[in-house]
Formats: sequence, C-alpha cells, structure tokens
Amino acid sequence: MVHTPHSYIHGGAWRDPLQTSDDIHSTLSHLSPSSIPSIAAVASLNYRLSPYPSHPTHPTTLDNSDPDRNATHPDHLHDIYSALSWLHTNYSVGKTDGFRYILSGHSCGATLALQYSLGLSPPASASTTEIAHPPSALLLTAGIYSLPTLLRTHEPPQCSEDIARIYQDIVTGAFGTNEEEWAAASPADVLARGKVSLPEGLRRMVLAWSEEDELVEREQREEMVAVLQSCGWDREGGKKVVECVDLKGGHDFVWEDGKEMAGLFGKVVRGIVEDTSSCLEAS
Ligand SMILES: N[C@@H](CC(=O)c1ccccc1NC=O)C(=O)O
Repeated sequence: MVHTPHSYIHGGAWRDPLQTSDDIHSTLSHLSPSSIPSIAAVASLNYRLSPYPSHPTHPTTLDNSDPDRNATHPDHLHDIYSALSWLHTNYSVGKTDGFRYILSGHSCGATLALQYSLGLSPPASASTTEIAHPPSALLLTAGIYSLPTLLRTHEPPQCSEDIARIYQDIVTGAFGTNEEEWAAASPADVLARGKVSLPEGLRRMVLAWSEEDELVEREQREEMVAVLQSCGWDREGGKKVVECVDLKGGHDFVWEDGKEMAGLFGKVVRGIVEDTSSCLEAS
C-alpha cells in the first residue's frame, strides 16, 4: 500500500482572515474509508496575508501593525516554501527517491501551489536542495493562474466599476502596482513565456472549477490548460496528464461543503497509486 502525504493551501484572495488552514476540515470529514488508508497524513498550511482595511468584520488597522497581515508577494509564497521545507525535514515529505506528495490549493492557494512547483521567487536564504521538493501531483480548485487575465476579465463593461476596483485592490494589495510583476508571478504567463518549466517528477494535475463560480472565470482554467498542452501535457493517457473536473456550486462551496473535494482527494490518490504500481511493475 502506498501512503501519500497531502498538503493543502487555502484561498481567500491573499487577504481574507476568515479563510485559514481550518478550511480543510469539511473535506476531512468526508474522506471515504477506501481512500483513507492511502493517505499518510494531511498538512493544511497557513501563510501571512496582505492588508485588508475594508474587511467588513476583521479590517486591518490603518498602520498595518499586524505583521501576519502586512505581506506582499513573495511573502505568502515564502511561507509556503518554509512550510514544505519543514515538512521535508521533519516528515520526509517530498523525498526524491520514489514517492513524493500531493499538493492541493484553492483559488489563490492554487496560484501558490503552482508558484512553488515552478520554483518562482525562492527565498534568498534557501539552498537549491531546500526548495527542490516538488509534488507528484497537483489538485487545484477554482485556481487563479493569470493575474493579467483576472484583471482583464474584471474590467467594465464586463462588470461594474465597484467590482473592477475590488479585483484591483486584491491584486495590488498582494502584488503591488508594477504590472510586470503581476505577469512574472502568474504561473500561466511565465510558463507561456518559456522562462521556467515544471519539475520532471510532477506528472498529474487536476484542475477543478465550477460553472457557478461567481469569482473566478473559466478563462483561468482554459488559459492554464492551453499553456500546459503547449508544454507537452495531455488531457488523458500521456506521461504528463492534466485533467479538468467540473465542480458544482459557487466559488467557496467546494471547500465549505467538502464532499466533492474529498472525492477529488481520493481520485488523485488512486491515480498516484496506479502510476506507482505501473512503475513498480515496469521496473
Ligand atoms: N473572500 C475574499 C474574496 C476571495 O476570496 C476572492 C475574490 C475574487 C477572486 C478570488 C478570490 N479568492 C481567491 O483566493 C475577500 O474578501 O477578499
């Protein structure tokens, strides 16, 4: 039996203090008895957030004195590097001899999972070996893969000025005002430019998204799939497979409810187990 560790990165537009590592609980409560034995452990990660002065109930103070809520890119990502490095040191998560782990993320958590897998903006203090713990599979829900596209799809007349401003606030709050930085931090954009590549050991991706998503549009997934295909990934049956799964419900339903997410955990784990068994048979 293969035991796969699983790490989860929550969403919340890099700023919502009400979305945390606890977002994984509904999913855990729905894991099926058949998938549980294959999952070695689940780690749900927190990271520093960007300021959110307009939050209705938990606004940041004007002087941004809370260091956990005053982050700008790549601070969020550096916390993911630290967490995965800690899991590697303490639990051998991401060992390169054979089996690695599944990394999942929701919305901006999906962005972080891909930024990490691509090795974007590594912490200055980290040695190459410290950051080289790529996952074997990515399970991404309602992901943001291109910040320029996110802003383009939220420009009037496609939406109101107020909505457009919210998206601008999210992006500038987390990534600053330099537009080049937005593309440089976007997985789909950097892959399309051919400046970076995904690690060899990463061979499976599930990109899940719902038609009913009211916050992240279909263009995000479409763009990501097109870029992956141009990098040699197949929709099914190849050496590197990106699979699109259609979810039900609004943007946050997938983790709030947890049932579909638990099914996806099981699906990705089964895929990995099959891959590993066929490797073992072939060797
Ligand atoms: N609840 C968040 C909004 C949010 O999560 C979000 C909004 C638009 C596009 C993506 C989002 N989340 C991604 O992590 C907020 O209050 O800023």
